[in-house]
Amino acid sequence: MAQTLVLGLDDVTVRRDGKEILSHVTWEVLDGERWVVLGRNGAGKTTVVQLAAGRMHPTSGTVEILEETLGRVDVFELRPRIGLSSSALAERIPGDERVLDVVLTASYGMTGRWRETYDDVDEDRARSLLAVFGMADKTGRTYGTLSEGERKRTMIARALMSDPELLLLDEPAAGLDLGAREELVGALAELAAHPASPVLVLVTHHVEEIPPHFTHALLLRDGHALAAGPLEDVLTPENLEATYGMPLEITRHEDRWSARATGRSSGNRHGA
Ligand SMILES: Nc1ncnc2c1ncn2[C@@H]1O[C@H](COP(=O)(O)OP(=O)(O)OP(=O)(O)O)[C@@H](O)[C@H]1O
Repeated sequence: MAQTLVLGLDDVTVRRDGKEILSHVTWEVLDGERWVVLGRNGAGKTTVVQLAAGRMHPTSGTVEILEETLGRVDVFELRPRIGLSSSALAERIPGDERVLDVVLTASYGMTGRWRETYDDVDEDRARSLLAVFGMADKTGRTYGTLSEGERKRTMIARALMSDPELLLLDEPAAGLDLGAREELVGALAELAAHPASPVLVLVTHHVEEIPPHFTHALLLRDGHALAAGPLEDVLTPENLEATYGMPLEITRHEDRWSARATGRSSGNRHGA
């Protein structure tokens, strides 16, 4: 049976201040897939996520999300079908908001609890999502008192609250210590393994953060898609060297990846 296209970028270019921050990117994400997006600082990863979230329009080209075409769909109807967790959204959460409310308010696509009423069924869902991410005993705490790792896990529970068909996670492990990172990778692996989970797109800077059960990778460099496809085809030393501008070796141990410089200098890291 043919898989459904969940997200499609067709020859997408985004120009800002006269600069092409994405150049002719074509990328297809199908039902059931779990993608990582890799690329160095400024490569265009967040721009891709913003397009995929229906929060930015391309300068040219076509973006299809959940069988709707950006520009021809009411994005306010589309957005509840897409879960998004990013540092920009996290910064908008008031520090005095209760953790349970941070997740609950997502069903209304807003931050800050203000005079809405919620059904018990919503509250039960918010509590169980927080429990999945190890936050069951912190639902009454305020967001501002959480550690960075706890905030990240709360934000992913929030992104899942509307039962999205597509979940976009922009650098969820940034700033976490080793233990917190491993907890997050474990939680994302469980999510990725579950057949009922939404299609996942995870932006990261580190191949070590690719959770088990992720299936595909998109490599970006200077706004160009260098490679896209199954992890084992895409995560090659040649592709990583082209992406990061330095010679790298990559190893896979069971379901986890790691990369390091080989010591051979290509000299183009800062000159590209
Ligand atoms: N509104 C804008 N106006 C001008 N330039 C922009 C704008 N938004 C993004 N850019 C530039 O586009 C490029 C891509 O940005 P983007 O945030 O998508 O990269 P990224 O791969 O997510 O980077 P990082 O890993 O550092 O978060 C960067 O050079 C950035 O400065």
